[in-house]
Amino acid sequence: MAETHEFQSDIAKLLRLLSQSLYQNREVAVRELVSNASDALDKYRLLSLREEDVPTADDLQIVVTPDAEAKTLTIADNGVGMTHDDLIENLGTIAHSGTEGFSQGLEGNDADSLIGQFGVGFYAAFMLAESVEVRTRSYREEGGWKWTSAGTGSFEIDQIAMPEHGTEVVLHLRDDAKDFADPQRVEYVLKRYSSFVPHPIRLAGLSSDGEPGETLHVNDQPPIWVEPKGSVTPEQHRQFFGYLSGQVGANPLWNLHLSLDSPLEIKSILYCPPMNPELMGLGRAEHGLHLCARRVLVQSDCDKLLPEYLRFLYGLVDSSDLPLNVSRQALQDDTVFRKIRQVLTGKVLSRLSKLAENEPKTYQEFYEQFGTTLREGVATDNVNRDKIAELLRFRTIDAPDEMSGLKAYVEGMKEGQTQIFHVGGRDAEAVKRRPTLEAFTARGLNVLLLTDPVDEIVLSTLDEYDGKKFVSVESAEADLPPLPESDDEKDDRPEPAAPAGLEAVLGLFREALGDETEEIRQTDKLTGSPCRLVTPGGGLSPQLQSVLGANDKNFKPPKRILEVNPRHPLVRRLADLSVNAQNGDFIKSCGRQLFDNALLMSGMVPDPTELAARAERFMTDAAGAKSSVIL
Ligand SMILES: Nc1ncnc2c1ncn2[C@@H]1O[C@H](COP(=O)(O)OP(=O)(O)OP(=O)(O)O)[C@@H](O)[C@H]1O
Repeated sequence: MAETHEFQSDIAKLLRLLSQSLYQNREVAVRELVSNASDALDKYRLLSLREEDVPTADDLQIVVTPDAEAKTLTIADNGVGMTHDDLIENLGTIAHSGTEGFSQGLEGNDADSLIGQFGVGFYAAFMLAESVEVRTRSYREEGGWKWTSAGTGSFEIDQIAMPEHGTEVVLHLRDDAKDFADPQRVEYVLKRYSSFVPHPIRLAGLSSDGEPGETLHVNDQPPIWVEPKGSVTPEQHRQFFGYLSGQVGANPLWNLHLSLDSPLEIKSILYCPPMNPELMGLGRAEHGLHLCARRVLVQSDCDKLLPEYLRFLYGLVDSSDLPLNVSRQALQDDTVFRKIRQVLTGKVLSRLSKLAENEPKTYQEFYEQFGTTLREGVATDNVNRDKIAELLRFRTIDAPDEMSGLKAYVEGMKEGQTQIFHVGGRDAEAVKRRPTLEAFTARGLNVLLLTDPVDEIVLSTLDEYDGKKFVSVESAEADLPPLPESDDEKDDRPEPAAPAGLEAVLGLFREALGDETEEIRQTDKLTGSPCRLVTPGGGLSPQLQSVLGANDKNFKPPKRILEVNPRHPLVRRLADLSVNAQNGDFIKSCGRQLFDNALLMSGMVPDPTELAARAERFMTDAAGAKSSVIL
């Protein structure tokens, strides 16, 4: 005789809401039922291991049977099953019931947010079914039970014969959910949500070549992330990487296989692909990680599990601490989720630092591909900024073909050097010829060669490393140690120009250049060049200025300081000539030309018409001063 039971009042409300859920949410019903079946198998496996009188079962599996004729979808397992009382307890009440949020969700009459916020579990079946039949036999009993409900206020329980322990959930599909009786549709849903379920899922009704009528093993991907690290072969990694990334056959550059028990239980494998599609102009990497809770996929392409600057990684994260069925938004707000993200980020950065230390060649390869993405983290991740700084790599003017880290730079710093110097440019040889570099090369100081203007922004965000400030060689703030004493060249250096003459020259330069410079002054930092341009403290370097200028037509480069070398033969000669007022215009022209030369050498473009006309005048004068007489 069938017994009738009333649902707890909240469940009746919940069922009404679920039946109104949006079409695209319905797939989660299959996921929930498969996940319950998988849990029941897990429980059985554990019991058979622990209790002598529970026979071992080596054929634990989930069988999903869509039946278009009968308009049903059945999810069956040979797990623990349920007794009569289990049925009343488990499928008649609800764990969240009575909690404030749950009641509010029910009152709000919004099925989607409810599905999002709470694990709707078994009751999700009513998103697809007009009535549900659960046939079950507990591993502890001989007979079985049938639970049926049309999703209204009550359910019925009746005794039945079941040959084996386990549960079959039969969904009598609603008219608008008939597609769930189509094996192809169900296969898609199972592959999408349940490929990582740790028990075999067989789909009755489709063969491996898509022919109807046979049984297909749907989740053929072994859960290698739960295996001990050492037992996963490179080939398995390759396959798993191919599965996750779609880059079938490619080898990941490196992987990170994690198994943590604290502060959270996390099992994870992450892969770095061999190439960065963003460098090939293929747009931003939009994929994310697969997130599983107890091997059940909670969310694929979860792009919030790692910070943006690690967006290139593929992988899967499995944690038993996560709530299984919550919406994207609710999940991301979950404290466990945030903790996972934090732990994962830290582990990835440590993995990279080990890679840099132990496999420098692979690290270099990695950095060439993903360095540009990684360095975004300096600006966006305050917490890990110092760790990311350690991972940055730069070319230097001493070793332009190698990439070295800031640590190595600091270790190679000269005595008395207090700052880390950098210069923008691609070609180390051309950069070294710039007048601004003279003072640095004369002192044997190494300089970071920033090949990309963004690097300068990265360094200015960091501001300092190991207590040493980053300073552009073009900056007036550059603090240079004294020239090496033993340098013979010091004694050979020519005398500076007479102070009075030099002042006159600087005065004429100031007149000529008007307000185009911030200041014009002498310097003793130059050796071979007559002058150089430096940026006042904290100013933008010329490289960065040209980038900004290219992007913004209204950008006005800030004024710079023209520093003049009083020992240079030209400057000394001009100082001598300055006593005669008639030479004033010539000296001013020289000032303009020197300024334009300095601009050119620092990558800026002065007015070409004026520059060419002036150079022609100089040549005409110089040619006029020459004699055609052959002596
Ligand atoms: N296939 C099954 N075999 C055995 N027991 C089951 C099965 N499906 C459901 N149950 C029992 O019913 C209970 C309620 O299931 P339901 O899916 O509503 O919630 P849950 O699985 O406990 O939570 P959640 O789905 O949020 O993780 C389960 O805890 C389990 O005891």
